[in-house]
Amino acid sequence: MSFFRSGVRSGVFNRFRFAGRRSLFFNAAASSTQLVGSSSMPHIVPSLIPYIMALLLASANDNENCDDMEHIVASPPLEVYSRQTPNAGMAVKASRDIRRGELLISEHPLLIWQEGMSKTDLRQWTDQLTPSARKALFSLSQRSDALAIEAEDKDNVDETARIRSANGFELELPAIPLPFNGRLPPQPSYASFLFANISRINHSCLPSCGHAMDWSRLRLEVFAMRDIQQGEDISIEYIPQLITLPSQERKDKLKSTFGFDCACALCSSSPDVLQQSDKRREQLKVSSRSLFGAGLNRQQMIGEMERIRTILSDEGYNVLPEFEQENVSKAYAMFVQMRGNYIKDGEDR
Ligand SMILES: C[S@@+](CC[C@H](N)C(=O)[O-])C[C@H]1O[C@@H](n2cnc3c(N)ncnc32)[C@H](O)[C@@H]1O
Repeated sequence: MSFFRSGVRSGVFNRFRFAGRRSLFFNAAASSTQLVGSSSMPHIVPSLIPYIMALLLASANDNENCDDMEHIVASPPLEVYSRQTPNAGMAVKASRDIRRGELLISEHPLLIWQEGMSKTDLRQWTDQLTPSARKALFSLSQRSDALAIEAEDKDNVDETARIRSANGFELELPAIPLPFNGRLPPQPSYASFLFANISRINHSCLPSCGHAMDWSRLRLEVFAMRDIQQGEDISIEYIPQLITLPSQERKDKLKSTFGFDCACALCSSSPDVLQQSDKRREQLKVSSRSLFGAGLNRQQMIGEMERIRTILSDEGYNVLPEFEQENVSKAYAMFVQMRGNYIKDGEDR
C-alpha cells in the first residue's frame, strides 16, 4: 500500500516559523457549509505521540511574536462537490476567483499513523476514534481496485485501510530541535496523514496548486500556483517526480500506487497533445540530469535553469517540480525565487 509522499516538498518548503500561542486546532468549516469540520485534535497512533508533542513544544517555545493568523484561512474559497464526469466521485472547486499565490486552506490532520502497523494495533487505535472523526473518515472515498482488495489478506490491513490508502499523505518528518536534553523521542522518518477536506482534492499531472506541510503548526497548506477561476477544479500532484515521466509511465505509476486510471485534463487529451507533452518531459529529464554533477559553470547552469523554466511554462506546469535529484529541485526552487526578485509582478510567464 502506498500513500501520497511529499518527498522534496517537505524538504524544500518546510517552514519552521514557530508560534503557537493561539489554539492549535481550528474548524475548517467555520464559515463554509461545503467543507467538513476538522476534529479538535488529530487522532495520532501512540508510537508517534512523543514525536508530535516534541515537535509542537519546540514550535511553541521558538517565536511568540509570529502572527499565526496569516496561516489560518477562516473561509477557504473552496467547495466540495460531486463530480459527474469524467471520473465520478467528489472533487474540490474554487468558490470564487483565486489569485496565484493565495493560501487556500491550512488544515490540521484528522489522523496520523505509521506504515507497517499490525492489524491488531490498527484496530485498537481506530476503535478509539471519536464519533466525529469516524464519521469524517468513513465519508471519504476508498480504493476498490484489485490491488487494494488483494492486499486485504495481508496482516496490516484493517477496515480503514482502503480509505487510508486512497486519502493518506505519507510525509517525510523533520528532525526536531529537541526541547529536552538527552531524552530523545523516537525519530521516525515518515508518517502518514489524512485530512478531512484536503483529502478531497484530486490529482492532476498539471496541477493548479502546490501543497506543503507547515510542521510548526502541524497544518498542511494548499497554495494556488496560478490564477484559478470560480468553478474550476482544484488539483495537486499526488506523487513527486511525475514531471519527467511520459504519460504512459505516469499512468502506470498512479495505477500501481493508488489504483486509479488517471483521468486528469492532460492524460485525457489527444494523442498529439500527449506526444508534445511527453517530448517536453523528456527534455526536462535530460536538462535536470545535466545540472547534477556535470561540471557546468555558473553561466551554463543559469542557462540550463532558464531552459527548464521555459519548457515548464510551455507545458503549462506551474508548481515547483520535483526532479530525480533532490538538490536539483532545491536549486531550481531557489533559482525561480531569486529570478522573481528581478521581475516585476505580471511580467513572468
Ligand atoms: C484523495 S481522493 C480524492 C477525492 C476523491 N475523488 C473523492 O471522491 O473523495 C483520491 C481518489 O480520487 C480519485 N482520483 C483522484 N485524482 C484522480 C485522477 N486524476 N483521475 C482519476 N481518479 C482520480 C481516485 O479514485 C483516488 O483514489
